[in-house]
Amino acid sequence: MSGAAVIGVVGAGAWGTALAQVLASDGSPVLLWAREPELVSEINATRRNRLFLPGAELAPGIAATGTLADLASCAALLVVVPAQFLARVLADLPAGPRDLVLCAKGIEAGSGRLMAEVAAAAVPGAELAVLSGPTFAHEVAAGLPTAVTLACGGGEAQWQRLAPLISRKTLRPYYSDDLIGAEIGGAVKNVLAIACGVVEGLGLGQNARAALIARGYAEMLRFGLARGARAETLAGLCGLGDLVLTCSSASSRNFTLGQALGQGQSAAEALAGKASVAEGASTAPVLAELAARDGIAMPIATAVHRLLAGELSAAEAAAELLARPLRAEQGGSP
Ligand SMILES: NC(=O)C1=CN([C@@H]2O[C@H](COP(=O)(O)OP(=O)(O)OC[C@H]3O[C@@H](n4cnc5c(N)ncnc54)[C@H](OP(=O)(O)O)[C@@H]3O)[C@@H](O)[C@H]2O)C=CC1
Ligand SMILES: O=C(CO)COP(=O)(O)O
Repeated sequence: MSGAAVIGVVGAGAWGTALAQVLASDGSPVLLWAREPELVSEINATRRNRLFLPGAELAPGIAATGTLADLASCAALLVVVPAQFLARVLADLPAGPRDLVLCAKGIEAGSGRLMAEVAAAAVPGAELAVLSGPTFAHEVAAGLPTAVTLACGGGEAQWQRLAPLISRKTLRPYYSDDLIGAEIGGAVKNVLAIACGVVEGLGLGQNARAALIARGYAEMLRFGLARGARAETLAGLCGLGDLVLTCSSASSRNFTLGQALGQGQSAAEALAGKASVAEGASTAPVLAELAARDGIAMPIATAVHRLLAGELSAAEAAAELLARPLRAEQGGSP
């Protein structure tokens, strides 16, 4: 590796490794933190991450470390650990003023916090940004063109710092200052992708899937607007863009989880032995709880939660959604 890394990536799952790969694609040094010492050794010795990103030969500029303190001199950290582990990992970050770019897509179980709320509490004083959009890790790592929303809590000044650090020939960020919208798009679409997988697993057809995407988007919009997100953010890459991607591809772990549920497996069976994360499974219960608490109609997300909890079968969930009272598409009467 040449030079000290300005960019650090926290979390060496599929997405953290793919981000490190694209950021190192122009020769930039990137420091990648992995929790498991074996993975640190594997990346440094073989230029591979066989468990999480098989098939990619990692760029020479990537150096792995198992020590969070090594990231102290990085001006920007992309934080890519799954949502439920974020608070714990951030608590061990070395102190120092820097940009934290949050890349996980989920809501913290128990607290109901979005990732920026978790980070603001764990690392007071950090400038927070959210990177989210339609981004299958293996495609990004392979250098296929990808566009993301980069929502900057620090506004345009932060964007001016981060855009040159993060954009590459094949990775194109678009500016937003709507952190909440960027977070809610990514978190909610994972739950809806499970629902679309169920439709696939049950063999309900493509009309049903398109209906689910459109009605799911209405749920995302209702939830987002109630929490202060802007509608145009949710119509963009981090909302509708990612919803369409993950609801129509078996490359999505959330979609394939739903497919297995639709084919009759229980959540425990479908998730057993998986090293990779399907964030929608952890987000569905807390999302359903928040929606119920705040009186936001989210029948699809709630059905996913009840299906995961074993309260109803996939066929019963589909039947319940179809039997809901007829109503106006956009709210209001009838
Ligand atoms: N994969 C993708 O295409 C994309 C993923 N994302 C999001 O990125 C986030 C990370 O997903 P992804 O990279 O795919 O993860 P993976 O499914 O590839 O890997 C799981 C990750 O979780 C880590 N992990 C497991 N247990 C713990 C723990 N107790 N503490 C800290 N880390 C732990 C694993 O590390 P260890 O080996 O140490 O257990 C590993 O890095 C998710 O929020 C996901 O929604 C966003 C865009 C695209
Ligand atoms: O977020 C993703 C693509 O944008 C990845 O989706 P899955 O986590 O469902 O694989």
